[in-house]
Amino acid sequence: MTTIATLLASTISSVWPDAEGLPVADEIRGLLAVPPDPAMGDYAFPCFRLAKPLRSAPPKIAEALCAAWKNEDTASVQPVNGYMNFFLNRANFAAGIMAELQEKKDRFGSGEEGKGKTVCLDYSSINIAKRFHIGHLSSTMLGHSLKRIFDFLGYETVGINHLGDWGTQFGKMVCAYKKWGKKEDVEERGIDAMTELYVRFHKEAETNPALEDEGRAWFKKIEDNDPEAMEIFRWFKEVTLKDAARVYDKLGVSFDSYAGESFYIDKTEPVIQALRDKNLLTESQGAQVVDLSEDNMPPCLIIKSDGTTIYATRDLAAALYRQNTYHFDKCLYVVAYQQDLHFRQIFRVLEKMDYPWAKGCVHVSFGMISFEGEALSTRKGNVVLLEDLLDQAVSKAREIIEEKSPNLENKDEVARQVGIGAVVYTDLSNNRIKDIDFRWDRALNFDGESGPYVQYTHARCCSVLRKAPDFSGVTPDWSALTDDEAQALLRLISRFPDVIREAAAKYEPSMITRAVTDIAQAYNKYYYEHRILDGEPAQAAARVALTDAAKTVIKTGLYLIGIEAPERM
Ligand SMILES: NC(=[NH2+])NCCC[C@H](N)C(=O)O
Repeated sequence: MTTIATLLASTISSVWPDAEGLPVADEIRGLLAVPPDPAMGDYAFPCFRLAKPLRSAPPKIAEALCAAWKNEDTASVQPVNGYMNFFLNRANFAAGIMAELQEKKDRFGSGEEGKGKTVCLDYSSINIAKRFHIGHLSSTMLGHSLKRIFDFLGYETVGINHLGDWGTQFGKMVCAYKKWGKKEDVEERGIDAMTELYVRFHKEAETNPALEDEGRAWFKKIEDNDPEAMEIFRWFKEVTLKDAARVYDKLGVSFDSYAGESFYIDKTEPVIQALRDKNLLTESQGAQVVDLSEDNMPPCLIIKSDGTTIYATRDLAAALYRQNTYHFDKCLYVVAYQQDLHFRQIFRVLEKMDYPWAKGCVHVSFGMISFEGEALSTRKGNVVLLEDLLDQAVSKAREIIEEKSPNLENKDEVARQVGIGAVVYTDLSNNRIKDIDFRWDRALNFDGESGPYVQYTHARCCSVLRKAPDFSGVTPDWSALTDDEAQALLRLISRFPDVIREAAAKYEPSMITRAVTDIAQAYNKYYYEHRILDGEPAQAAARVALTDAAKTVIKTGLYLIGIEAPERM
């Protein structure tokens, strides 16, 4: 498609060298369509876009372009009703893609366009003393996937877990621990014990209001770096992170930095000073705010009337720190859409501060996950804990594998890959802004659009390749790949590099999920219609090479969305 777009762009400019406002290759690539009826060609270019700049009728333009088209090695062309229809030279098309794949292998689709540019990704960003629940999954996996995608395109990436580790609630928790807590209990039950202390604090505070003051006093001690308070607080943090590490391990996710809110406490002063210097701070009921009424937003609170900073102040400090430390071109905040206003305010304040890099800050927002039709809310008590969900997925996958492949060697390992893959696939299968309803039967359906289905196709390719004889001395006959099924598969593979770039541009890993699913389906169709290993060696070699190509691209695609690809299932 890229080749056709480039050739067409040069054909257009050779026919009308002086015309202005004509589309360039990039736009042409977007305009090229796949006709619903294959008899109309493999691709069609609608000439309507050229009508205005050329002041001519589309059918005439199509005719002129077809007459000027030279590259019959790539495709022959035909003008039909204002469309320029392309009929690929199928064998050449296959040869071209296969050559590229054999050269690039698992780097097929990668690029250098990000060289010298840095992308910071703020994702997962969990809160201390709270359990990892399923709602955190999207942030974690979207961020992890985007990081891999940008890495693949040559960017420098920095993964940041912006921990929620600051706030008066931690004073209350320390206070409750001092009153009622037991060291062994927290050590043993971790976050559950901390949560119970917190709940008890609030219960008792209802009848004993003085408790609130005590909680505040403990927070003040944390702020003042009091050794006892800090030791308990740090320990709570450690326990939480140890818990989270188990989940991150299961998901295969890691971070370059855990600098969270508390890291910025001593870095808010320069931001406040800068806001003051730029005359952006105004007083409102004793608090300091940045007025955003011109932007139709409520004011951004910077300093509360009691003199303390808030979440937003720390986010401003974090943005500055990240720019000064990493010199990012983009800073992505992978956070649920509920924080939409917060980020619009922060980004606007940074713009008002005249930081040119502010426009590189992006809120990558996403919808909610519900579970078997039920919304997840902490209050109703039906929080599905991510770790339980992952463990259940693995044991369910284990059962299915036991039934389907009783003789498989490393069943536990494969069950882990498949179970986790099923959950991750579900999370990254729709546009991120759409809400997700997680259903077991869908996530683990080996025949539907699912992680296991794509993984199974990968394992199928591997199995074909294991059975194939050694074709290393054989020159493949690419004319064996001119049938409709092979061509459909090749076309999807040829689009894969574009899909990765689109996914990066839109911060939308689901486009890659879609692409690997389509490729898996196309391969399976091919597999059922053709006998891959039979017949002439040169032809079999071509079909085996296509299988290898499908395997490679599926594996890369799965990797980019954070899913492993077992070789046997
Ligand atoms: N820089 C940021 N504000 N990142 C997102 C933090 C998310 C926050 N800890 C939460 O769980 O809601």
